[in-house]
Order: sequence, then C-alpha cells, then structure tokens
Amino acid sequence: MALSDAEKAALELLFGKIKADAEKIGCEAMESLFQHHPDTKSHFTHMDVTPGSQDLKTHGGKIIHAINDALSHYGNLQENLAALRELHTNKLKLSVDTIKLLCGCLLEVIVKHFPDVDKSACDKFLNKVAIALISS
Ligand code: HEM
Repeated sequence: MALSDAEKAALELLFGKIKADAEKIGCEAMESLFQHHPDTKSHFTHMDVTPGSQDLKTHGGKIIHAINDALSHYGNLQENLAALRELHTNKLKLSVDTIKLLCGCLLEVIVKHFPDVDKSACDKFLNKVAIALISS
C-alpha cells in the first residue's frame, strides 16, 4: 500500500533528523546487520567491518542519504534508485530478502533513537525501497 500524505510528511520529518546523524545511525544499522546476519559480511570483505570503523560510518552514511533521497522522490522510486538497483541486482546479485535484512536492522536502530516513530509507515517505506533496489 502506498504511503498516505500524512505518513510521508511524518517520515520526511523523521529522516530530516536521521540525516543529521547519518553516519552514526547508518553505522549502527550495519553493525546490527553483521551481528544478526553474520553471513552478510561476505559482501564487505574489502571494508573494515569492526564496529564503529570509519568504513562502516562512511558506508552507513551513504545508505541513509540514499534512503532519504528516495523519500524525496517517493513518486518516482524506480527511477531514483535505478543506479543502485543495477549495483545491488546485477553486480552484487543480492536478493530482496537480503536487502530486507538491512531494512529490519535499520528500523530497529531508528526505533531505538526515535521511539515515537510511526513504525508501520517506516516499515512500509523501507519495504518499498527494498523492492525498488532489486529487479526480478
Ligand atoms: C535498504 C537497503 C540498502 C540501501 C539503501 C543500500 C544503499 C547502498 C549505497 C548508497 C551504496 C553506495 C553506492 C555507491 O557508492 O555508488 C551501496 C553499496 C553497496 N551495498 Fe548496499 N544498500 C542496501 C542494502 C545492502 C545489503 C543488504 C547489502 C549486502 C548484504 C549491500 C551491499 C552493498 C555493497 C557490497 C556495496 C558496495 C560497497 C562499496 O564497495 O563501496 N547493500 N549500497
């Protein structure tokens, strides 16, 4: 189901705050991914995956900015995420289920930092991003 205007507005407000701490929050999501799903580390052998490493902060920041950008282009998600879809589908050969693992970890981290978040709207949006990141 599509996000309502109210849900989208609330998420924009939320991501405005998340963006201000993008590296920290993105890094925590990556740490959670590796903790709960250690197999996913195999995609990051070229990075320092030690918790709190600069690599994880930089990469985490990129993820948050990409998701925030996708929210700004919500009506046009497919086009906005075309380059990242090419990367994650064709180059990295990830499945949508693997992408959703990170979405789940990110949601957990967001709830920790912003307990009042509309969890279901956030989950709905992250799910749409996951689907748009992988072409079947
Ligand atoms: C919501 C989910 C995700 C988003 C928004 C996302 C976003 C991104 C972004 C923005 C980049 C950087 C692209 C660039 O530098 O041009 C990237 C790279 C990458 N992503 Fe994802 N990603 C997601 C999920 C995942 C998952 C679950 C994995 C693996 C388990 C993964 C593996 C990678 C890898 C290996 C790279 C290349 C890293 C590098 O060499 O710099 N991504 N992703």
